[in-house]
Amino acid sequence: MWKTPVLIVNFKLYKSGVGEKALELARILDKVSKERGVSIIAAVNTFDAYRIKNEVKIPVILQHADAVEFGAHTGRINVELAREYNLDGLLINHSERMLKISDIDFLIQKSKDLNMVSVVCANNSRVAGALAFLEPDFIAMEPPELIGGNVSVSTAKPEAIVETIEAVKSVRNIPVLVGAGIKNGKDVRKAIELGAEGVLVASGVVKAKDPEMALNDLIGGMM
Ligand SMILES: O=C[C@H](O)COP(=O)(O)O
Repeated sequence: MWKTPVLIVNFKLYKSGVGEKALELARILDKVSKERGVSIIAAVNTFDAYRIKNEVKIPVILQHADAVEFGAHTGRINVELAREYNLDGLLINHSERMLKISDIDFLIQKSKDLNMVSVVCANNSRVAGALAFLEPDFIAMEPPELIGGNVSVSTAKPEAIVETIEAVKSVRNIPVLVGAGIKNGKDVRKAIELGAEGVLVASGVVKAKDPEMALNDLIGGMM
């Protein structure tokens, strides 16, 4: 399991987060993680995952996997295959790739069986509390309307962070991450002060002119 606080960078399908650019970005994450002694995790697309995993030391996770076993499934990817390629874990149920509850349960349990880390996303505190019963390794709460914007969850919805932590911890002691609109160290610090054990960030790093500078700024809020 990763040392908290953690910074997960979701490369999404941004042009600056795929192919050669993804590898370049993953190397920057790796360098900054080593220099600053902070847990940084790369959440990458399936095409790039294997190559990136072989080039960096930081954990590399998939942005999504399907709740299927090996077999007659076309255009799908399962947790076992991610394990065979030495990936470290999965994002599950991101707002941009929502799943039904039985699939979320399947993916969490399969990750446990294969010693992979599960990071399950929730769009609000109630869903986060409900998902805690499924015992993922991390729960990441992100209000969908703030994703990709310039106003962070820490600024716009501090109460949602507090409510999420209360809802999750009343069920089980699972670390809570928050995300959406987080762009700088101030946003991160506020989230951590409210009780979050890390953040999930995408555009603030992946679309930044200088991702290394952006990462260092974000990390400043974790110290
Ligand atoms: O997975 C990451 C989140 O959806 C946050 O995205 P964002 O940092 O661009 O708001």
